[in-house]
Amino acid sequence: MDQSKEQRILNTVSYNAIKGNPESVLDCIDKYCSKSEWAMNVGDEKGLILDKIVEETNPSVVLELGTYCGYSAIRIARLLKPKARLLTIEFNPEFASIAKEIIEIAGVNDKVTILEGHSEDIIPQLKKKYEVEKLDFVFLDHWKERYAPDTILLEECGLLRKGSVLLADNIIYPGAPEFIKYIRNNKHFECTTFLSHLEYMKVEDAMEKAVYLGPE
Ligand SMILES: Oc1cc(-c2ccc(F)cc2)cc2cccnc12
Ligand SMILES: [Mg+2]
Repeated sequence: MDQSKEQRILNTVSYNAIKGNPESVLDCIDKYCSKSEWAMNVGDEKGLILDKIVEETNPSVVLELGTYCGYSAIRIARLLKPKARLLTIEFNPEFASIAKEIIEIAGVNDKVTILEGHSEDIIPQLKKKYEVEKLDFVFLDHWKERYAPDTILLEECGLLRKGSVLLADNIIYPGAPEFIKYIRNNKHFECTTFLSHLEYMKVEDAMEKAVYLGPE
């Protein structure tokens, strides 16, 4: 049976990247996806915005929604302080398995836990089953119609604290209109938009940063 695009991305990383070197894995994926096959990694341009916000936040506990091949998990994990950890949720089992291998090649697997399943099922388990108290940083990069309901679910599960940072990819392309409507007119969030481009393309895209101000 033909290999999937994601398997071909793993092959190129496994063959070309320097083991244990996260930057080398990121560069390898960016080169392949800009030259050979487009794929929905956050990419190098929006990746720099992600880097800056992670560094400013310096989070201890990070949740990512949408692992895909692990590109943004590696991007985030490489910046985390020693005891910090990243939990990343992926519902596609093939993506989860490929991401696991790519994250191991990057050498950040000790900081990253991949949780296979649907975000709406796993988020309510984070406190008891995964010993999460509060989330310092959440990267939303899964299906766009889940951004708003999952944000509400995070609030309802008491996983956000004053200052928790949400960062959402693709709010222009493919777009997340319900999320933007929910988050921008919401007195519990302070929002900032970071204009950029769709990964590996000249198409406009943006990321939305929303800082949680507390339940009052
Ligand atoms: O960054 C992303 C990009 C796209 C995307 C798909 C088809 C296009 F023609 C353009 C963009 C989908 C995503 C789905 C989930 C998380 N991120 C995505
Ligand atoms: Mg995306």
